[in-house]
Amino acid sequence: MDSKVEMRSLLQIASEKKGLLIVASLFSVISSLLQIAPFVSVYIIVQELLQHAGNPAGADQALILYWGIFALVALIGALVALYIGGMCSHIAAFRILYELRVWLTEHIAKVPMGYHTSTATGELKKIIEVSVEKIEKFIAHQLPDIVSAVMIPILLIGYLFWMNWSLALVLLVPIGIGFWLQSKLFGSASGQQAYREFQHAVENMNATGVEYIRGMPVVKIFGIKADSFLTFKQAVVEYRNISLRITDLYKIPYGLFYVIVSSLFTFVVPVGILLSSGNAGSQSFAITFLLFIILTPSLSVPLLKLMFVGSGMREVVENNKRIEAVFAEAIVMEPSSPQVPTAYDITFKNVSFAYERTTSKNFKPILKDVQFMAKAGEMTALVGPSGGGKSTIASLLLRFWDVQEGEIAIGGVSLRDMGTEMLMDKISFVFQDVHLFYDTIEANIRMGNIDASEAEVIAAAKTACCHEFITKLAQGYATKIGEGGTYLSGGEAQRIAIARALLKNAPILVLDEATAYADAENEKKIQGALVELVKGKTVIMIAHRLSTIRAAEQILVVQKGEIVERGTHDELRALSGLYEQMWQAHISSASWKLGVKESTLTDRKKEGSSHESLLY
Ligand SMILES: Nc1ncnc2c1ncn2[C@@H]1O[C@H](COP(=O)(O)OP(=O)(O)OP(=O)(O)O)[C@@H](O)[C@H]1O
Repeated sequence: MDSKVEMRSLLQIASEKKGLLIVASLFSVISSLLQIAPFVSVYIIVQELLQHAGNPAGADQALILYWGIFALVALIGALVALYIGGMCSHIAAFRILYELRVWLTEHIAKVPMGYHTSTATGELKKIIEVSVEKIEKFIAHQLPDIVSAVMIPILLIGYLFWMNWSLALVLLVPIGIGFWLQSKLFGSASGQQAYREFQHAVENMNATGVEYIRGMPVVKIFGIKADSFLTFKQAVVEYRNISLRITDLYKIPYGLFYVIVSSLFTFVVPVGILLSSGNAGSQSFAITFLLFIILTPSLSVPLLKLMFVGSGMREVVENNKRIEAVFAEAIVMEPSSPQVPTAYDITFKNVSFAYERTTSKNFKPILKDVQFMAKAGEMTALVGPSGGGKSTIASLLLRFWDVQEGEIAIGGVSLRDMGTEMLMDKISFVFQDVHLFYDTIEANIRMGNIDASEAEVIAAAKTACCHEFITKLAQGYATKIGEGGTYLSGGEAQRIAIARALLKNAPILVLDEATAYADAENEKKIQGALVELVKGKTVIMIAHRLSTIRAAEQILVVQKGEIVERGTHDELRALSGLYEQMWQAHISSASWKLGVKESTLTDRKKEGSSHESLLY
């Protein structure tokens, strides 16, 4: 995206509130003009006094009083206009700010859910907060400033040309040099590159700084010296180097611009003196010369503003680029009339998938031609070596990503034709990393079904074996989770998530390592809760502990993105392949626990199962 396109989209945002911004800019110009008006008053008063220099008492008192009052009124008017202009630009800016944040959050809600797992939450938060805030700064302050900084010099120079064109021509020389320096400063490729590098260095320093602070426990435990935390140190050094380079690059053009534009006056004086020798004795030239001396300092102020607008604008362009990048993220296509599945069997038909786009250099297919059917009301388990693609299969069923090849359907209806809302209505999921919101325990469970009664929430909590620990908390179900509230263990959080899923009572259930955090005691409780949860549902279950999925009607062994074996536990064992190897490994790792008799999901589902089910 080149910078012209970036600015166009920025101005497009601003044009949404065109009316208010025009009024703001207009008042900004009026205010600037009124601020100059007292100089005109002074000029006229001085003119009157000079004309009566020999006899000051002969000066027109009424005229002097009139222009004195005019100057006062103009100053008050300038403040009022500044206030009105500022109000208009701020109202426009905050409305745009609001709308931009709403658009952004709406757009973020429509992108594939997988985007949120691969994009740092901090990065998104920064875009929604900081980048949007910079746009506000641009619209509320810089846009009216640009208008007045451009209009005032044009009007003033026009007026001065009208008064004396040859003297006014002198002013164009330093102004021209000033603008040339401006374009050298901010417009050159090396200047822009340096600014980008500076931005990057700031971000890098922030990111590595946060990482350094977050990693402090590791630094302390392993006795790593701060000096050896190289990445952060390098980021700080890089920041220092680029800051020095920018200072070096900008010092001459910046200094010269500042000096030249602030001293327009010094260009006018010698030329004025030179011209006055040709107009010897001309009182009118002397008065005009005086006007130039009075007015030229007023020209410097808006011109200097333009310099800061230039640097501020670069900042806004960079932030706008980030906002645009979020908007450029493709959204999940939703059907115009979502189809409702009437059955809940799940089919994966020739599904191939890669996280990166096929055009990307890092393209790495994760799933290759995956094909299976999970029958309604049955449990299909996904097992296999780490990194094989089990969680990816579950994420695709939840439409965290859209498949690149093949199709996923529920009851014969493709996920794409069902729409996300309908899909979410039909699926519950419990993951290893449970996300609980900064809210009460009750609200967290109720998310499964916001219309549920209190009794239903408690019933779900009881079935999920969390009622007991909740009631032991000082505020029971009203206890807040997280900062300022209570912290739950991994196992407790998982049981809350199960209660939430129970309350939702969706026909399809996805469980990804739902018992991962549980110790022996909790595992038993969670298994008990799961028995209730899975009843009559189509279940896709991922588990590393093979004992938990022994009773599954179908077990799929996933390795390197492919289903390499499929069948029931007994069928797979009989194959003597990968599953059998995994099972043997599982038994030997569990055998040291012999004697710890725990009931598992398997035991509850299959009464009288073989002794191996008791091994775990
Ligand atoms: N968001 C992502 N972006 C890019 N690659 C990813 C992403 N998530 C997973 N992967 C890659 O996809 C592959 C399969 O990962 P997946 O999590 O599906 O495996 P898994 O079988 O569930 O592993 P585990 O048993 O360890 O949880 C891995 O190589 C992983 O690095």
